[in-house]
Amino acid sequence: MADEILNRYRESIDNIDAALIFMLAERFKITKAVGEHKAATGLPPADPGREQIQIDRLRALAKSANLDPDFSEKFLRFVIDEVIHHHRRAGADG
Ligand SMILES: O=C(O)C(=O)C[C@]1(C(=O)O)C=C[C@@H](O)C=C1
Repeated sequence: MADEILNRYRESIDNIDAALIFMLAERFKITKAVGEHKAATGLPPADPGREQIQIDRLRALAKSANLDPDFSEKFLRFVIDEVIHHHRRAGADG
């Protein structure tokens, strides 16, 4: 038997997952431009000082949103590490 309640929840989950994908795509679009700029101007791929500011900010936002700050930090770390990997490739290619 179809579980209408579960189906409704899953519709919302699917919408949220789609929004996350679109937002990540926009983020990677802009970080691609950042990587090209860094490669062109000789800036290093990673900026640990900037990362710390981002982590502190997202941890505070996560707390106020009732989201686990450790999870938010792990998520940001995962995304930033991928960006740095792209930056390194852009530098090596350029
Ligand atoms: O702001 C930068 O300098 C970036 O390259 C972007 C970004 C990020 O994805 O937010 C990635 C790498 C840096 O270490 C810091 C931040």
